[in-house]
Amino acid sequence: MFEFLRQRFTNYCEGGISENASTEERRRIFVINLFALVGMLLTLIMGIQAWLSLDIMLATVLHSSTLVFLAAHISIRYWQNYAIPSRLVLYCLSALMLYLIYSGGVNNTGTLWIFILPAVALFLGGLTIGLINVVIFILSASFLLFFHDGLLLATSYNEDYKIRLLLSFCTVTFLSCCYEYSRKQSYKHIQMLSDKYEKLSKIDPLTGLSNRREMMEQINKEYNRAKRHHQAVSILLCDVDHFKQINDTYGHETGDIVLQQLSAHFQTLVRRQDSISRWGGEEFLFMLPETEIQAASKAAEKIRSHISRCHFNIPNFTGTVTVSIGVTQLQESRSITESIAKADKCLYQAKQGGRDKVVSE
Ligand SMILES: Nc1nc2c(ncn2[C@@H]2O[C@H](COP(=O)(O)OP(=O)(O)OP(=O)(O)O)[C@@H](O)[C@H]2O)c(=O)[nH]1
Repeated sequence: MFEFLRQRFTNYCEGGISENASTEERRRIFVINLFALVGMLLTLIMGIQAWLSLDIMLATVLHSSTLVFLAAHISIRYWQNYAIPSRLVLYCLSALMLYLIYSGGVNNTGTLWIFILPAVALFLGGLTIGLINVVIFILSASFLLFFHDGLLLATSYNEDYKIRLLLSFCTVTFLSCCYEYSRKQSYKHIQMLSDKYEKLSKIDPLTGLSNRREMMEQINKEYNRAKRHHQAVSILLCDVDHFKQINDTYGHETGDIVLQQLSAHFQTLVRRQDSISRWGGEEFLFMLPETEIQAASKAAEKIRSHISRCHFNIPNFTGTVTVSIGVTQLQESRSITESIAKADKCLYQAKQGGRDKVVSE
């Protein structure tokens, strides 16, 4: 039951968050929504109480705040704008707290509420902006409390109380800053790790090329873009010939170095806009944007002939390496996977035809 309510409440507070929002933005929007809702409810209830005890001024101030909190909440949910609502919530709360200091609130206990301000300000504005807001509040509150011994106040506090109130408020502010600073550092660290692992998840560790999953994403993206601009995209599926022999004769480590050096050669043979991935063991997939099949076949031929003449700089490895390549162009009449299967068929024909060959669809 509790979990159900928590989930419903979280969904409601996240209602105004766009799908593209970053984690930090999501957190901020959630918190602003939450503060606006809580602020709205509290000021509504306290305002009704004030009306009942005929404190017209306090009731008006509290219900005006309810409206401001409501406006902030609506503006996040329906306009997905959180810069203005967060300021609205913060300035409204600061003004309300100053009013409570000025009037004393119910039975002169209104000042107890001011301690929520540092946490809210730092949550909403972050360390720098939040702290600036709190410092401005402290200066304004000190002015109200101490100007001509409280001449500006509608109530009275004794001197000790005023000093202790400000000192304890500064202590809470300091502790809230420490908390916000360590939260921000942890967030940065987690973000850095997440970026690092996201990058690693896209890369083949042996060759440093994109891996199969990343290449599939790139092809999907590029093909959707190309379709909009009526451009061609071709792919080359390239496989090292008799690679098993290299492993068996020179060892697996030498095989690994061959794959690394081949990858480095491939990178010098394509244009900047082309992408290369390690598709599987000794298989590489190239994506050539804005390239018709004829041009793609020429590019494949250039790669094949360059590799067959290549010198591999590996101790105890002598001999050459050849590659076979299947070429195809992506077409609207079939899926990307079907086009890749077509390239694989061409590659198979190249192998059957004696290897060190290019076969186009
Ligand atoms: N060194 C090394 N070898 C790998 C790696 N991945 C796959 N292989 C090897 O690549 C070899 C591929 O062998 P086959 O599929 O028989 O192909 P092939 O010997 O190249 O023969 P054809 O493709 O028919 O020309 C296997 O021995 C795999 O163990 C790798 O990361 N490093």
